[in-house]
Amino acid sequence: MKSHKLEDPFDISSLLFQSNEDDANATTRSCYYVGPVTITNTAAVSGRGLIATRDIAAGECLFVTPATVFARVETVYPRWVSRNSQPGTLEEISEQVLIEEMKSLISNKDEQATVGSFMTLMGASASNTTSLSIAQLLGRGSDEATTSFTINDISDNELLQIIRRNAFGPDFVTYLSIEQRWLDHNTYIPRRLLGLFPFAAMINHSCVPNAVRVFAGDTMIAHACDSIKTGQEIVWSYLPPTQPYPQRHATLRHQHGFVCQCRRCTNEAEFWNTPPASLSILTRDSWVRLCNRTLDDVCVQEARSATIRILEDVLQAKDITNETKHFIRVGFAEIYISYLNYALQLTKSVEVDHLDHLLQRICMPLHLSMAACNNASTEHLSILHVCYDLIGTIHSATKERHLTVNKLRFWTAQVQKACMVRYGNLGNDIESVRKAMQHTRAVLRNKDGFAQSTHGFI
Ligand SMILES: C[S@@+](CC[C@H](N)C(=O)[O-])C[C@H]1O[C@@H](n2cnc3c(N)ncnc32)[C@H](O)[C@@H]1O
Repeated sequence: MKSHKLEDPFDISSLLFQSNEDDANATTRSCYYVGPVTITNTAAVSGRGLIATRDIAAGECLFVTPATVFARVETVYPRWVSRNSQPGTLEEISEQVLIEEMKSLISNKDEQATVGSFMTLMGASASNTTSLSIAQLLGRGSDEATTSFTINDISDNELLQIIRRNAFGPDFVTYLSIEQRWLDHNTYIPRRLLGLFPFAAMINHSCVPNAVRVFAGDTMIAHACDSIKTGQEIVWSYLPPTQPYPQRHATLRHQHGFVCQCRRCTNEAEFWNTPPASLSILTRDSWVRLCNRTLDDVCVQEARSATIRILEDVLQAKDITNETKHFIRVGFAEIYISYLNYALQLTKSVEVDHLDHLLQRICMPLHLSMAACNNASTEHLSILHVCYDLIGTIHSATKERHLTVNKLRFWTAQVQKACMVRYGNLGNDIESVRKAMQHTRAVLRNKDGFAQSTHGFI
């Protein structure tokens, strides 16, 4: 398929909001754009990386890239249904399908640019000096990559290593939750399961990212979520930022093979070396239970409330910088989100004053921490959705609307700001923000989240 270079990366609305899946995928798979970024071989601790070629403002588009190869839902689903004859989890079946797709491209003489991009990903390490061309990494998007590549005798296991280190799985949902929905005979169809984006695979990890990605079908769109200086490295998070330091540390070490030394981890390490005794109740099991967004249990909700109170007390008492407080609080965000979602479901029986208290005392610090640490991330948007619904409920329920209108304006502006960063210029006009909110509400929605969202203010 001939690729199509996007001249105006700002108009991504047609990529994001097309309703017909087939049309959307057909259009987006061939689009690409490379903004003010280039690849460096010299990132100090992490091998090759992407750097800014000029100063970049938050919200600028960094690149748009189609997946070079991906596991189609239509291919994976029937295999998952008949998995009794060929056992495997959804993740393993998706990996197997991707391996087959890669092998098919490798054997195709017309796919030399794609083969070149696989070769580049094979030797991903700090010492690797493979010379890189962006065109080559864009695979099908390349007009220049005419060199002939051969990969002889590459084993399935080597292809699997490329996938595990570089591929992008589903976003907003986990393989497990997709399987659960399919087991419940839910007709849910994820827009994507697993794909390789060799150009995006050059980006290293940080728990304080300066870039975010969104997907339009199998096309990835990346924006700066913070201002980035010329020569500074572009980094994003490989895992949900809303996990506490010990969990992030373990996942990065065991699943990605490195010890994270980003600013956030360095700052948090001291706190977590000797965590306050009052927080030590957080065993892994109780943690998972407190974060579970579908648990509508009064006792669990009280335990969440107590955890948040203890954490806020600890943060007030400890002699730590504001930045470190933001970092630590974001690590507890899953509990905050579950707590707020549950409170939102109870809005009919809960006093407006209490909701206002939640907005001031819980939502505001959490939002400020997310903005400082993982601005415009999925989780940040999730929190803003909840805040927006809370202020919507308060504004609708009060007789003195003149007193709440400024708060409504404030939270509307926060949603718009986050959308501008995540979706670029698209967030500039309110109609697109409305559409983006519909889009994110649909993808961020969980079984019980946002159940009360009946307000039409934005
Ligand atoms: C998707 S690749 C990123 C590009 C990679 N640096 C390369 O040269 O191909 C992921 C790998 O980069 C390295 N990496 C990424 N972020 C890192 C970090 N913060 N610290 C150390 N190594 C990192 C790890 O080896 C990881 O498995």
